[in-house]
Parts: sequence; structure tokens; C-alpha cells
Amino acid sequence: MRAIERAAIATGAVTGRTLMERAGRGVVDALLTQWPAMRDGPRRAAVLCGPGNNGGDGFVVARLLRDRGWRVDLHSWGRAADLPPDARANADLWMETGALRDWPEGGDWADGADLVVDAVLGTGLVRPVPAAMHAPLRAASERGLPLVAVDGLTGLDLDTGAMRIMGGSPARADLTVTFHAAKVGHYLADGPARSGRLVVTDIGLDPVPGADDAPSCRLVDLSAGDAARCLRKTDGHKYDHGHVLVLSGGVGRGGAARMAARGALRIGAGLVTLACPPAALIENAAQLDAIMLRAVKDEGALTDLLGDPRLDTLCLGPGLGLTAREAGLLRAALRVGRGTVLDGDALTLLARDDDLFSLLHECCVLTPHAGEFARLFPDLADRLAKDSAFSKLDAARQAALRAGCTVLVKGPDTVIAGPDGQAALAPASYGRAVPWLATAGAGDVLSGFIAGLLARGFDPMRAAETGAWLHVECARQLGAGMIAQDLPDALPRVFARLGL
Ligand SMILES: NC(=O)C1=CN([C@@H]2O[C@H](COP(=O)(O)OP(=O)(O)OC[C@H]3O[C@@H](n4cnc5c(N)ncnc54)[C@H](O)[C@@H]3O)[C@@H](O)[C@H]2O)[C@@H](O)CC1
Ligand SMILES: Nc1ncnc2c1ncn2[C@@H]1O[C@H](COP(=O)(O)OP(=O)(O)O)[C@@H](O)[C@H]1O
Ligand SMILES: [K+]
Repeated sequence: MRAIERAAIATGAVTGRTLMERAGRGVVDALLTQWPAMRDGPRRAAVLCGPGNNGGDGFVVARLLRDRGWRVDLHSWGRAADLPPDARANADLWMETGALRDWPEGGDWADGADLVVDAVLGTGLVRPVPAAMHAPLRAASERGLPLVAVDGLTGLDLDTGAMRIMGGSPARADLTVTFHAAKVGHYLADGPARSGRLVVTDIGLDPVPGADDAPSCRLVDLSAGDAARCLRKTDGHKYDHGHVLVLSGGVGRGGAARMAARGALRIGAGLVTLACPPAALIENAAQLDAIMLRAVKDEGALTDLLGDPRLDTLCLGPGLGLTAREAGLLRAALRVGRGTVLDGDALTLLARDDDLFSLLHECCVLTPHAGEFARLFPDLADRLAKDSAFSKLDAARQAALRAGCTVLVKGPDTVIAGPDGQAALAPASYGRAVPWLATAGAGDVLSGFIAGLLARGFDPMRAAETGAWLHVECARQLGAGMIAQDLPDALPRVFARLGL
């Protein structure tokens, strides 16, 4: 983002002042949209301006609100003379008719205001925010005053989503207005809980190829057009849509694999076979219809079965088991080098055995939750816990490089990284929040979704992205009260909504 701004300014296409003016205008438009009653007549706002360009945006917001007849009290951290040039120019403009008030102290500082604007720090945050700097924001939150964050709530690290404040509990914005594009930190970790509603406002920056200093990270969002292109079946035989083999655990432990298998079939794999230990055949036969069933005793039996190249995709992990037999199955599965989703117990087996880990290849997708991730990559999990400048996305990227395959780290802030440095966010937050998806077995269904998409010919990164997005869509479609086994059966309605 900063690189795009620099590049746009360097080309002479736009000045920093113009961008700042548009940013301030975007904030005012967004807050009047959020609270339409505030359009009706002059109100009172308290604006907090920080020492950088985020503060500069605050001076613009203060001026534009005052131009609407509002009474505006503006409090500035530090001296106007120390501001960077664009912010300084806007501070000067403000001071032609307005006052610079001292930094507030005490919980009642904004009593009587209809709105508080946080223009203290944005993308320039480089260390934890001093308690005194953050205190007025917390006070505003505690008193229930509508709080608008400019670009991000002060203290929210927009690269990582970590809240970085010294002492006290953090504030919470009701509305965050960010510019050009949402930042990674709006979606990761604390970001969604601290940001309120998130509005992205266009300030007229075009993407400049090569200008972004970080490797690209996309926000997964499947449009009806994308769905038609990649998910619609136009013709072909069932064998043209791939064959998924899901390995199941023993007697009484097959539910997770059955849910994964159902997910793979619903998402459009042509055929799905569940392979279980011989003793579990009857249990599974009683539960399955469209899904085929095979007994697989051990590693040798699986190797024989995989002699059939039509079994092009594998899914191992949900309820699989952790004995030497299952380690052998995993070895046999990895040796054939096919599209392979590894979840649950398969991840634990990988974490225990470096030789197995070394068999991972670029057609694999690992789908750990935070606990499994910590078992597989303890050093990365440790750094994630301790270093607020290191994000879940950074951790996933490093994990994917190390594993040599795609890694999807689950949670409300699901991230996906490929071994080539590609990365994506597939969050379940803001308008797509589905807290009821945190239910037993939901992850098993996700692994089946991804396996089904691999079978249909998606590359691992796209299979993981699309599977994760559809998983959240199914949960949205079902609503609170859903259980994991409902998820595959929600796909037809989700597909219908996407016009398939
Ligand atoms: N031309 C541009 O660059 C544009 C910038 N915009 C705004 O500018 C912001 C970025 O501006 P800056 O890069 O100046 O960064 P910020 O204004 O976010 O913060 C930088 C200042 O805060 C200080 N600081 C950082 N961490 C601190 C901490 N923990 N405690 C106390 N002080 C701390 C720094 O020393 C520096 O003075 C964006 O978030 C956005 O709001 C927008 O106006 C759009 C255009
Ligand atoms: N708060 C939440 N909001 C939305 N989705 C969530 C939330 N917490 C977890 N999930 C999702 O629910 C699923 C849980 O998977 P997992 O942890 O493997 O559980 P299980 O092993 O029971 O299937 C994952 O897809 C994860 O991304
Ligand atoms: K801010």
C-alpha cells in the first residue's frame, strides 16, 4: 500500500495532499452512511490526531465536519511543527480557524460528543502504543461513544492483526474506514474484533505493477462469474471429475472420514471411495450409499489399491488413528505423489516422523488448526505467540516453504500459503462471520471439500482457497444451529445461489 502510494505520487499522477483529502472525505462519507441521522443537523465530534499522516487525515475529517456546521474539538498528540509535510499543511489549514487542544486525560474527556474520531496511528505503527496515547480511545469505547477508526484502530498492527498497546484493555471501533484496500491486519487475529464495521474507500490509487513491497496476498471472494468458470460442470463422464479415496479410522471411528467423503462427493468429485480397516466394513456399509467402500488392511494393501491410477486424489486424517499401521498408510499415500489432503491424525503423524514429513510434495494440502500447526511447526507457533510483528500469514508462508506444499491454517482468520510464496486470506469475519462453524467435525468436511476440488482438477492453492470459501458459505447458508454433517448438504443451495 505504502509502495503504491509512493509510486503514484512519484509519477505525478496525484499528490499526497490530494490522497489525504480523499481519505478524509471517505471517512466523512462512511460515517454519515453508518449513522444517517448525523446527516440531519450539526453534531459534535471529538477528533484525536496523531503525529503522522494518520493524524493528517484527522485534520481533514475535522475540517470537513466543521464545514458541515459541526462543533469539533480536536486534540493533537505532539506539536504541529513536528508533523510530516502533508499532515502539517492540513494542521495549518485547520488552525486558521480551529484550536489545537491538549491530549485528553480522564475518562470524561469526550462526554457530550456524538462521535469520536481515532486518527492517532494507522499503518505507521512501529511499537506498542503508550498507555496515555491509547487511554482516551478506551474511555470513549467504555462510555459507548461511537468510535470511528481512520485506517485502523490505533494500536492494531495492520500487518499482523495484533493489538499492540501498553497497559489496559483495548478500545473497539464501531466503524473502520480504510483506504484503497483492506489490510491484512483487519482480518487476522484481533483485527475483526477491534474494527467494528469495515469500509474500504477508494482514494484513486491504481495498482502499480511491482510497486508492492510484500509478496501478493489475495482475499478470497468467489463471485458468481468465478464460480461459473471453475465449478460449473458442462459435460463429461463421472471419471472426468476425479476419484477421491478417503482413508477412514477403525470401528466406531469412521464418522469424520464419512463426513469428509460426503463433502468430496457433494463438491463435485466424480467418485468417492472410503477405505477402512476390514473390521469396520460393516459399520461403514450401513452408513454409505453413493460413496463406495473398500477394505484396506495395511500399507501393502493401500499400495496395491493405488496401483489404479484412477484414484487420483487422497484424503487422510479425519479420525484416521495414530498407530504404526496409519503411519504406513500415510507413507504409501505420499509415495504415489497424487493430490493429497492431510488433516487431523495425518498431521500428528507427520509431526512425529521427519521421514514422513520429507515425503510431502507440491500436490499436498495440509489443513492444520492452531494446535496441529504448533505440533508441526513449533518454532513458528512460538514466534507467532511472542512476536506481534509476525503474523499468522507469515507463519503459514514459512510453513509452506518448509513443507514444500500448500498449507491452510484454520480458524475465523483462515490463511492459505503455497510453496511458491502465494498467499490468501479466507476469513470468516465482518459480513461473513459464522461463529457457529466452530463445531466438531467442521474441519473434516473442509478436508473433503478440498479433496473433491483437487479431484476436479483445481491446483492445490485454488482448491484450498475455494474449499475454505465454500465452507464458510455453507455455514452462512445454514445459520446458527448447524452441525458439521449439515455442511456438505448445504452445497446445492450455495451452488444455486452462485448460479450453477
Ligand atoms: N500519502 C499517504 O501516504 C497517505 C497516507 N494516509 C494515511 O497515513 C497513514 C500512514 O501515515 P504514517 O506513515 O505517517 O504513519 P502513522 O500516522 O500511522 O504513524 C506514524 C507516526 O507515529 C509514530 N508512531 C508509530 N508507532 C508509535 C507508537 N507505538 N507510539 C507512538 N508513536 C508512534 C511514528 O514515529 C510516526 O511519527 C495511513 O494509515 C493513512 O491514514 C492516507 O492519507 C492516504 C494517503
Ligand atoms: N470462530 C470461528 N468462525 C468461523 N469458523 C471457525 C471458527 N472457529 C473455527 N472455525 C472453522 O471451523 C473448522 C474447525 O475445524 P477443526 O478445528 O479441524 O475441527 P474438527 O477437528 O472438529 O473438524 C475450521 O474450518 C475452522 O476454520
Ligand atoms: K487510527
